[in-house]
Amino acid sequence: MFSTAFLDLPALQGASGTVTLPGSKSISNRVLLLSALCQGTTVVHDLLDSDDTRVMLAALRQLGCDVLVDGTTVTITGLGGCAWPREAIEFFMGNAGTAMRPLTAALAVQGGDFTLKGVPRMHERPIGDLVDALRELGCTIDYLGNEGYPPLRVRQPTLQLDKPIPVRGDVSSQFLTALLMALPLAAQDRAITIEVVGELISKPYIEITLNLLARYGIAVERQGWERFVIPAGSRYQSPGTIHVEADASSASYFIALGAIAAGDPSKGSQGKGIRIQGVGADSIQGDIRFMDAAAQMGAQITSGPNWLEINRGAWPLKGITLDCNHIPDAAMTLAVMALYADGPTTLRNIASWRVKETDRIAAMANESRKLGAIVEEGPDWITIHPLPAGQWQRASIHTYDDHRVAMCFSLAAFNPDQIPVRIEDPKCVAKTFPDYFEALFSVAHTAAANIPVICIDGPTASGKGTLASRVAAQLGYHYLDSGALYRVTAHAALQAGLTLEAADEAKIADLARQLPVRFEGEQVLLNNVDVTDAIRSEQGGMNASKVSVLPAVREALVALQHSFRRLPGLLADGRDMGTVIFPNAALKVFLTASAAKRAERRHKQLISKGFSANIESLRADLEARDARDMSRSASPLQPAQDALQLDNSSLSIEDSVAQVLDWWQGKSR
Ligand SMILES: O=C(O)C1=C[C@@H](OP(=O)(O)O)[C@@H](O)[C@H](O)C1
Ligand SMILES: C=C(OP(=O)(O)O)C(=O)O
Repeated sequence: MFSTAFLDLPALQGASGTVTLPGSKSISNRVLLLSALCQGTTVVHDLLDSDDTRVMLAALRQLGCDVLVDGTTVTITGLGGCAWPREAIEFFMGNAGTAMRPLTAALAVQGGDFTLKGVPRMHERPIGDLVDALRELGCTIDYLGNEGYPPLRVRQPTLQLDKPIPVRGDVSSQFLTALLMALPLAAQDRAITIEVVGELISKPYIEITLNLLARYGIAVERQGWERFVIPAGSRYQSPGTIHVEADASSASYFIALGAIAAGDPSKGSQGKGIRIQGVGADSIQGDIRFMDAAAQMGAQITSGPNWLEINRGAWPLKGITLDCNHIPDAAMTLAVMALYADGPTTLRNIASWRVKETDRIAAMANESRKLGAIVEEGPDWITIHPLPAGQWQRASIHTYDDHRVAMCFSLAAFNPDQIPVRIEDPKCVAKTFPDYFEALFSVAHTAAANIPVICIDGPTASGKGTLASRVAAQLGYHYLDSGALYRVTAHAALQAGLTLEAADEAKIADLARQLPVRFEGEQVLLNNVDVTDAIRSEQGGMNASKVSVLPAVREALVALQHSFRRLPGLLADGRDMGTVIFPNAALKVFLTASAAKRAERRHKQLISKGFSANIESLRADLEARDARDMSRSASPLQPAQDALQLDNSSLSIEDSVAQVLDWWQGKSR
């Protein structure tokens, strides 16, 4: 997950390949609650691991539920038959509607002393219609803040089950879902009827609820969309094992990607289209119908059991007018596809957008306008006009802590003007798809020249590594410690019985060309063996310096270094990053510090790792190494002509990071 303040998406040119999507949020949270409410053990496969499911899991544990998590397989021992908690419990529901609403209903029907809270936005999301219905049923619920909104306090009910329970359905379908999941707990002796007041929105989510209830032994009788009868004698029964489909709403971004992005001709048939694993056209999730809307706009989609394949069809896409009430979440993706269409797109019947993670009509309108689009909006509709080539503007997309705003606008990076797009607070995708951007980068492609590189070159112990890795972390970029490649090469050469002299140059170069090296955080692995300590020693550094003067070895490592230039960008540190390896890098920094200062830092570093060291001899070694590095004929250490010099002798690491980021902002404006 990208936890940076912002993520700059370089201009993207195409996309192809396969993505396996994480589990459905709607199915996951329903299955968790249903498994908790029944007797016996349920093994859930492919559960979504995200903020929304974590708050549900935490709540179930607080209730005393036994939950065993093993990757995406979760084993839950239900509470049915167990003692219901008597102590007061406070639950934190984050911003998960699928946790807040159904859990409120289940807790209110069972009774106890429970407080349910969420993030500030959750306290602005309505729950009054559900509370009214539950009060009608005899539940005791108090508002702890504003009337009609969480936080709530739930106490002991006096259930009155003799008349139908009315619930409004025109603000959120989750209120009806909540009742449908809670009331089987009270329907042992008599049937319970729920009557929907007003037009029910987001109906396909009710179908998910009914479908899953059936899997847990509850056969609800549906009479149109107005009446739902939970039969007498209903009792939750674990299905034993259940499998969660991949999230159809998450699929919408990749369906759109397949429709918008050209393939990669250099990869032949492999370079065509996007394949989505985990969900197919026969999904039980209503948002799968997004594929029809995308097809109407031009996407070519084929599907089989649990997979979808999408190719670009009509181009530009076709503007459409669509009632989106049945696909409220995925419809947001259509708003961004609309920017690539041949005429305006109007999405209708989407009033619920205004009370979700943010006011989504306002958010989609504001952010599309920042890109240059003309957008009109009404209480329950939005019209987006296409944005022709030549009119896209550089924008920093505000994401309103709304995962879907972030995911939707990532698709703007395919704009024909090749303008990068900044996504603020990218970690908001954690609500339903923590690794969204990683998944996007695994299939998106662009010319190497579009992928930004920042080079930090400088002499040994100048602090390049710390500076480069910190800047990389701030920007969410990859990090190449090119010095480590020379250290590993020397290590591998010595292991192979070679000398580090010119006599073995060709053999060392052969080794370097196929170096089985991997970086995992701070660790460096050679042939899957951790060689971090061995190569980081003083001797490791001297050995690296020896192999690095051999031109054939330098040449052999060029392709390997280039391969680190991957989306969304690269921070490369070394001695010839800006001069030889990435001469077209957008920002080059030459980092220096006095020999005395560098010897002092190196001394501290070695002592802290438990190595003994003498500051005077360290300084002499450093100066000898500087001299050798600067005078070697292959890539001598020298600043690139266009490098900015940074002497950090008297700067803190924070100051140096701030300086580089400031230069970078200046370049990317
Ligand atoms: O029941 C569900 O799983 C959901 C119902 C929908 O909400 P509304 O019924 O409020 O539209 C949807 O937007 C939400 O993401 C998930
Ligand atoms: C509306 C959404 O979430 P919630 O389940 O919190 O309502 C959503 O995921 O788009």
